Amino acid sequence: MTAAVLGVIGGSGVYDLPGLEDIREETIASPWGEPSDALRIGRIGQTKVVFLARHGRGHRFSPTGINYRANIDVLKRAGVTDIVSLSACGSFRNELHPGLFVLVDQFVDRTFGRATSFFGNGCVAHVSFAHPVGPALQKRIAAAAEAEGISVHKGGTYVCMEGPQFSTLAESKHYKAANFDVIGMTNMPEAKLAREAEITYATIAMVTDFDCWHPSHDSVDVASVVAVARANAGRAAQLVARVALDFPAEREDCPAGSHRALDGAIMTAAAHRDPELVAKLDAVAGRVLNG
Ligand SMILES: CSC[C@H]1O[C@H](OP(=O)(O)O)[C@H](O)[C@@H]1O
Ligand SMILES: Nc1ncnc2[nH]cnc12
Repeated sequence: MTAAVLGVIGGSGVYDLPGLEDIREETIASPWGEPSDALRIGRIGQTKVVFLARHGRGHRFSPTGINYRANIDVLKRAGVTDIVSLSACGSFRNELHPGLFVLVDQFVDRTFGRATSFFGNGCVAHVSFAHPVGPALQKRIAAAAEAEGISVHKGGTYVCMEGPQFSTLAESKHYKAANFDVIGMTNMPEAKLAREAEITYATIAMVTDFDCWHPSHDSVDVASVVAVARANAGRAAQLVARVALDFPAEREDCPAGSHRALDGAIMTAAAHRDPELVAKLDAVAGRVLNG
């Protein structure tokens, strides 16, 4: 049995987690470099919860500058089995209005300046990623929202852009025409790396703006994103607390297979693996490399 540990990654405007108790800060070293911040490890009810501020306290890291591999690696080292990502996003649909939480279930990756895998030459792996969000974890978030009277929209596609500039009008119209629902700058490669690390991942995409396609709303700017994100932070913490209070003690199997994503995924023959890379994969892939 594996004990369930809930990881929470806080995005723009979410730099701590009210409700977390018995907190201790831990700086965990990672062979992948510096994570965004120290982990805050505590509990909500009986559930161990590990919080990480994605951009670091004081918002020190840009979407491109975040070391996503180190972040996921230290969460894995802390025993995290499931990640709830709290992320500000723009919306491409009238009904997904600022203030609404969207439980996205798909991602489109338009980033180009980031390390997107723990694997590579010397240890090649290909994980399944058709269903990037853990359906059982997403159901738990939806149930928690219902219990707390917080309205959420279930399902949607989050397109991840490189940034840091917001989209042009042509890009915004293009994403809308492509039927994408929301846009942000951080969930890729975060979700990909979580899958490689066999951590179940789900996002609460908190709508802060209508990007720039909407004829009767101003184009997005940081001030409005931050104002809405701050106004949402309390409800996000309430939602996460309910998820934690109702969380199982043991890790559940993920219907999308995230708990065993590395089964059969590593292509490189044992005799041909790069020992240096294999050493760096001790936390992320230890189950299959040493097991
Ligand atoms: C502050 S506006 C753009 C910024 O907000 C979102 O951050 P996060 O996903 O960490 O909540 C977006 O992805 C950009 O990084
Ligand atoms: N419109 C937008 N585009 C990209 N990232 C965002 N984060 C919040 N709003 C956003």
